[in-house]
Amino acid sequence: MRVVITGGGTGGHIYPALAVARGIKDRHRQAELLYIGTESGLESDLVPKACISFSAITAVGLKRKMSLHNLTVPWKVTGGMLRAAKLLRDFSPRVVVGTGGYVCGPVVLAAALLKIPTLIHEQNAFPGITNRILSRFADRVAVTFSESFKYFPKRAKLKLTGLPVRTEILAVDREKARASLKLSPEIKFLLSFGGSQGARSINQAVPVLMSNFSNDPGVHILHITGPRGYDEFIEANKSICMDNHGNITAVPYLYNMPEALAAADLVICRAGAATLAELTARGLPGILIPYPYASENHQEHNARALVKRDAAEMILDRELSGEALYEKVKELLANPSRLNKMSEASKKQGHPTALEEILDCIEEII
Ligand SMILES: CC(=O)N[C@H]1[C@@H](OP(=O)(O)OP(=O)(O)OC[C@H]2O[C@@H](n3ccc(=O)[nH]c3=O)[C@H](O)[C@@H]2O)O[C@H](CO)[C@@H](O)[C@@H]1O
Repeated sequence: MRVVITGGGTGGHIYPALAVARGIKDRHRQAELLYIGTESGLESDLVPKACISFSAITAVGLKRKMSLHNLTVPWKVTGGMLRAAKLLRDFSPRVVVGTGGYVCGPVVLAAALLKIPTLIHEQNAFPGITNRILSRFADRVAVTFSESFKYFPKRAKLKLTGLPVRTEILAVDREKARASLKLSPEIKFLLSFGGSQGARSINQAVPVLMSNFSNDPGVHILHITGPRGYDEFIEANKSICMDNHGNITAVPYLYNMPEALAAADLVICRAGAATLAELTARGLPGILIPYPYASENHQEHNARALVKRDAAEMILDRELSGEALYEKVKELLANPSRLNKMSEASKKQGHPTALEEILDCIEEII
């Protein structure tokens, strides 16, 4: 079986595509995969590293403001489609899977014209422009949040599958994780981070939390600053003891996120789709601070989808302050039954079988 996968620009589109690619290979050992992306997107680096064949086309998107660039878009999209059509004819896949980002446009459109079955996956509660357009042509649209249904045309064949999370996220045992992090059972473990890059506004709010809990033996805080914010964070908060022996720790980046999530009692974070899929897969309550500049404010839509179901609380970035965050955390820690309810609601939103369901959809359309 030959499969073309496409999607790119940022990690948010590429990681689900790689998860699907790995899933296809696990199910069908003989499957041959071709990933179509752009040279300038992160996929040109990540895909060859995952040992998947990679071909590039040109793909561009419209700029939101009027610009000369927009006049060249139809020309470039047509060029991209012709190149995509040639790649598809040469490789002759049984199915094309797209996970969003500009590059998906020409590839999925060319596949639809060539009558090759297509599935697209949408990660956010407010779908990206490319997927909204492609949903008119795709044979199946797999979505992460039921909230996104209303943005797709009535005739789109929608299926709520969730977003595949790394297998390690579910595999780590909570007791083992807590033992490895030296957390006794009665300690409340707070994990805070701002997506893979970190978040300045969260870095500015968290120190108030740290100061207030610094001598509290019942609370442990692990804060991830993001690689670029670490030095500034440490410099600005010299007065807070953050050595490895105390209950407050800050690190630039956490490679073992699955262990930290397995051990956590409450998570403070942005509302990127992968982060929320990981939180809900583990049934973790969260205080969500959506990144306000994400395209079309999609992180706030993601956060609201969980808040609506009582699985999380939200503080808007513009309303975030150290005191507001501290008050929210204090209130939740003082109310274990509320935390338990949030945890149960979060678990209900999790899709531990997302990958299997997407693979089933792919087989159906073939
Ligand atoms: C800023 C932005 O526009 N982000 C978008 C991007 O998310 P992007 O993929 O950048 O961010 P997400 O929040 O979705 O994921 C962050 C990932 O990094 C991991 N992590 C983070 C910190 C750390 O120290 N270690 C670590 O492993 C998290 O566990 C998670 O798996 O694409 C997603 C899917 O379209 C969108 O929902 C996000 O809004």
